[in-house]
Amino acid sequence: MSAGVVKVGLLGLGTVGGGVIKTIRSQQEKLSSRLGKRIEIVKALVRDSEKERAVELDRSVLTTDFEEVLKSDVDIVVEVMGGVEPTYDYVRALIEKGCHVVTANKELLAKRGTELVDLANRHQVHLAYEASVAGGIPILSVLRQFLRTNDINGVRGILNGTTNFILTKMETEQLPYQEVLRQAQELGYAEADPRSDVEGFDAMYKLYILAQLVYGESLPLAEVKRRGIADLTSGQIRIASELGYRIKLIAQAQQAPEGIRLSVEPTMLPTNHPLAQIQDAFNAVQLSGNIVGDLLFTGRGAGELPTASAVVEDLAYLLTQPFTPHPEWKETEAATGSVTQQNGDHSLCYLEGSAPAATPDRVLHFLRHAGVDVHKLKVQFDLGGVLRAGLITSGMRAEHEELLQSDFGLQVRCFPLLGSVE
Ligand SMILES: NC(=O)C1=CN([C@@H]2O[C@H](COP(=O)(O)OP(=O)(O)OC[C@H]3O[C@@H](n4cnc5c(N)ncnc54)[C@H](OP(=O)(O)O)[C@@H]3O)[C@@H](O)[C@H]2O)C=CC1
Ligand SMILES: N[C@@H](CC=O)C(=O)O
Repeated sequence: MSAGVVKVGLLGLGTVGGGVIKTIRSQQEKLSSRLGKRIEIVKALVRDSEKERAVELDRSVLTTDFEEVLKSDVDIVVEVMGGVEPTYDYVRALIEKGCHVVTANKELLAKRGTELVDLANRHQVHLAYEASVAGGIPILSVLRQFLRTNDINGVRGILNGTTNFILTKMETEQLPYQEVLRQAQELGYAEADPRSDVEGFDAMYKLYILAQLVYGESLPLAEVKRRGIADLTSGQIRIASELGYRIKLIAQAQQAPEGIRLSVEPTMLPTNHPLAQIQDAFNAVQLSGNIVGDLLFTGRGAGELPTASAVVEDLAYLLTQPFTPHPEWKETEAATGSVTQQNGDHSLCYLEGSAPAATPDRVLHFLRHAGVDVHKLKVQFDLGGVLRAGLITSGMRAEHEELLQSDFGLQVRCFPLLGSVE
C-alpha cells in the first residue's frame, strides 16, 4: 500500500458504484483522519466508457478491460457490477493477486460464496460483503461480531426493497404493479434484471447469506422454498387490508431438529405486526437470541446511498483491521418432513370466481364439512356478480383448494399467516 494513499479499484459504476464515489468524496476528510490515508479511485471497470455517468471521473480512470484493473496497483477492489459471470472470474483473479475485495453482490455470494470465502482465507485477504444483505442496515457485522454467543433460533425479515416498495404503493396508492416496478427501477432499487426481485431470487440470496452467518451453514439454493410477488393481484392486497392484514415478502430461516429450513414467500401479517410497519424500500431483520431476547433491525434496504454507506463502511473497517480468517461457509442437506407452518396452520385464503354455485353460504358449508375452520370472512361482490372473498382459515389443505376450484369454479390463493389471529 502506498504511503498516504489507499488505491481503490471499482468493478461497476452504476447506481451503487456512483454512490460509492459520492460517499468517498463527501466523507473524504473523515475517512482520511480515520485511516491516516486518502482514498483514491484509480480504476473503474464499466461496459460502456461513453455512457453518461451520475459522477464525474477522469476518463483515464474508466476502463472496459478487466486486465487493466488486475495489472494496476490497486490495494482493494469494490465489486458492484453484479451477476456471476464474468464477475466470479474477476473476483477470483483479484483475490489470487492478494487484493482485498468488498462486494455488494448477493447473487455471487449465494452461488459461489463457499469457494470465495475459502479462496480469500487461503490468500489471507479480506472478503467483505455488508452491502449484500439489507442495503444500509449493518446486520452482517452485528451477526459476525456481536451475536456470536447467543443461540439464535430463527431469523425472518423483509430483505428486498423493490418488492416492499411495490407492495406498499399497490396498497396505499392503488397503483398498478407495472407502474410501481418502473418507479423502483428509476429509483435505482431494482436489480438489472428485476425478475430477480419480483420472483424472490434476490431475497433468497440474502437469506442464504444470513443463514451462513447465523448457523454457519446454509441450504443449497435449490432447496430453498421460494415464491415471489409477480402474481399477486390488487384484489388480494385489498381484501387482506379489509381483514386487517398486509402482504409482505417474508424471508425466513428456521432451525428445526432435523436441520434448517429457508423460505421466501408472500405472507400475511396483521397490520400491527412490526414487520407490517416496514414500508417503501425499507428492509427489516427480526431475530431472537436466547440471551438478548428479541431484536429488530430496520433501515433503507436499497438505493444508491444506503448501499454505498454499507460498502464504504466495510472498506474503511477492513483497512483498520488485520486479516483474520473468515469462518468457513458450508452447505448442508435440506431437512426432511413437512415445513413448520408459520402460525399453527392458519392461512389467509383469497377466493375469486363468478360461477353460480360459488355463493358464500355454499362455500362455507363445503369448508365446514371438509373440517376447515373459518375464523374471519370478508365477502365482496362486484357488479358483474364476481365473488371475491378473503377467509382466515385453519386446516385448509391443497385438496380443499383443488375442490374449491373444480366444484365451485373459484380461483384460490392461500397465504401463510404470521402473528396472532384475532
Ligand atoms: N441497487 C441497489 O440498491 C443495490 C444493489 N446491490 C448490488 O450491487 C451490485 C450493483 O448494483 P447496481 O449498481 O444497482 O447495478 P447497475 O446495473 O446500476 O450497475 C452495474 C455496473 O456494472 C457495470 N457492468 C456490468 N456488467 C459488466 C461487465 N460484464 N463488464 C464491465 N462492467 C460491467 C455496468 O457498466 P455500464 O454502466 O457501462 O453499463 C454498470 O456500471 C449488484 O450486485 C446488486 O445486486 C446491492 C444492494 C443494493
Ligand atoms: N434489488 C435489491 C437491491 C438491494 O439489495 C432490492 O430491491 O432490495
